[in-house]
Amino acid sequence: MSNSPHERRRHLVIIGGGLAGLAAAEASARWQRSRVRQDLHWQITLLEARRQAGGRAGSFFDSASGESVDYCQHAAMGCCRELLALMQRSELLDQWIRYPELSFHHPDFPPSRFAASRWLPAPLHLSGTIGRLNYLSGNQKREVQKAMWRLIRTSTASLGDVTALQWLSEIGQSPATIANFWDVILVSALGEQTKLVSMAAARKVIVDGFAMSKGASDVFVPKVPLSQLIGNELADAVGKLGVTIRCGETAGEVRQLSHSQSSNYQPGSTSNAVSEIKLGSGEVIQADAVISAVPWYRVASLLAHVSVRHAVGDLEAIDRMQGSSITGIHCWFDRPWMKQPHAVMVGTLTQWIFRDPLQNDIRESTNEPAKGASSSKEYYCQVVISASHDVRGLPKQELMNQVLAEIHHEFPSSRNASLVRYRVVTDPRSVFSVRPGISSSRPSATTALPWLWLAGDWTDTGWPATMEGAVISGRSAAKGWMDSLAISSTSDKLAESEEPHLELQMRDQSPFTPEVATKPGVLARCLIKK
Ligand SMILES: Cc1cc2nc3c(=O)[nH]c(=O)nc-3n(C[C@H](O)[C@H](O)[C@H](O)COP(=O)(O)OP(=O)(O)OC[C@H]3O[C@@H](n4cnc5c(N)ncnc54)[C@H](O)[C@@H]3O)c2cc1C
Repeated sequence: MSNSPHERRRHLVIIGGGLAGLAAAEASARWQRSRVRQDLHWQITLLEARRQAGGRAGSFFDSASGESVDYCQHAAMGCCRELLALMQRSELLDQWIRYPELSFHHPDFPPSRFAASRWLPAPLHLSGTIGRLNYLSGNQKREVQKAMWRLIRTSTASLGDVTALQWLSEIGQSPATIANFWDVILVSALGEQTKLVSMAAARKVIVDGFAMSKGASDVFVPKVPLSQLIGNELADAVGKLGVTIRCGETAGEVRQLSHSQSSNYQPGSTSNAVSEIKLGSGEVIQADAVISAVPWYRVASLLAHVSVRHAVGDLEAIDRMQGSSITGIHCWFDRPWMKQPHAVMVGTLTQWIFRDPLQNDIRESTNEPAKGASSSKEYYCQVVISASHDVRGLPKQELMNQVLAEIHHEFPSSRNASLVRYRVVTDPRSVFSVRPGISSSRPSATTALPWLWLAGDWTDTGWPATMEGAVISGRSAAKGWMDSLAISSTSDKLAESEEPHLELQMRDQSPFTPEVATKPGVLARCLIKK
């Protein structure tokens, strides 16, 4: 299998430059660089159809301000370990701001602080968080406690066929508790309405997410636009590992070459390539291994060729996966009014408000523009509405008027600020809709072809559509490629030791202790404890 000087370099082609494709490229290149096998020097190419990598985690150019603005605010949580580890390995973790607390705002109550304890071990660190949500009545807090208790003792497998609304109603959660607590958490975390979303996915967020370890519920927000963080800086870091990133290259069909179709064919075992990919430009690329990292609604056309399509389970079922929309309302005001970096809104159309994370020049005591700020300066904030199916039908001005009225009610200081302009951005397929039974349509990274793997947030990662799910999927596909070369066991060890141990390096992260968490009611009781 050694490469003679005259032999063609073997070629891994990754199609799709979102987080899944970038994570696959990073892992493949890093494992290759560990040089367990001296003769392993594949060429790695990443093809991205758009002008910049990043996919859905991207930005648009706002010509009025001359700045890049994210299509929609992206936030991660402390439990997104693979994403944060990728950022750390790429020396980009300092481009995120970590917030250990949130504030919840209900129109009829003063704001409630949501912060896990910094001193108690997981899951006791969540002590008191629910108890401090002052807009929940005593009964509602007890209902939440009961549901938490049940959820911890219920296996994910037994929840796969039921919606969150069905399960919560069956166990006696009142409509008010569902609206005030469960909707708030689940809709923004899963991007789908409680009446549609799978309870198994909800359990993942609540139990694995919030309760997994100290710091798991902390929120991470990028300091810079996603086009800079992912499209430039992460892509550059991946490029420095030796990956060739070709943006503006749309892959057409992937097809298997006929000589490689014999049953005892080993990928990379001959100097002839296994497959070819025709690009939109007409160029044909030969590949010995391919990772598809395109969204679920592109995979059927990418893998439609007769030599390939049989290898990927039910392509039609993948194509039929439904999307769910998220709406970002980008607002520019003439003066700052929001002191806190973000707010979770309860009982309103507005679900989250994020201020420009670097706009820290607001004077504490007044609502005047900060010293030195020019009077023409605009102050940006973004309203996020997840699962925005209903909102999409509203005229934009009507939507903006309602959101502005909610902001004025909750933040009286905002009434002194004028809205200079706004822009509503909705992606109808922001995320796939995590409905009951969807897991049967989510394939693993492995396909029936020994040279083809799948990545993308929609593959079987166990996560809803998130940056974390995308990174996990990319790494699984890269691992499939590595395993196919029969080097996994040794290089895995090296790869692990190369990877920084996020838990040790991140403040206040102690590992989840399953024995404690699974003791009936322990988590539920600490969530409710005042
Ligand atoms: C509005 C919105 C808000 C979100 N908020 C959050 C959040 O707060 N937190 C969070 O964790 N997640 C959030 N997400 C989800 C997150 O963005 C996605 O889960 C993640 O970015 C998906 O990455 P991916 O690589 O799997 O897919 P994508 O990002 O879709 O990347 C796929 C790439 O493949 C490329 N491609 C497609 N076809 C071809 C082809 N034929 N040839 C070459 N390239 C091709 C596409 O151009 C794209 O760049 C949000 C998503 C949206 C849209």
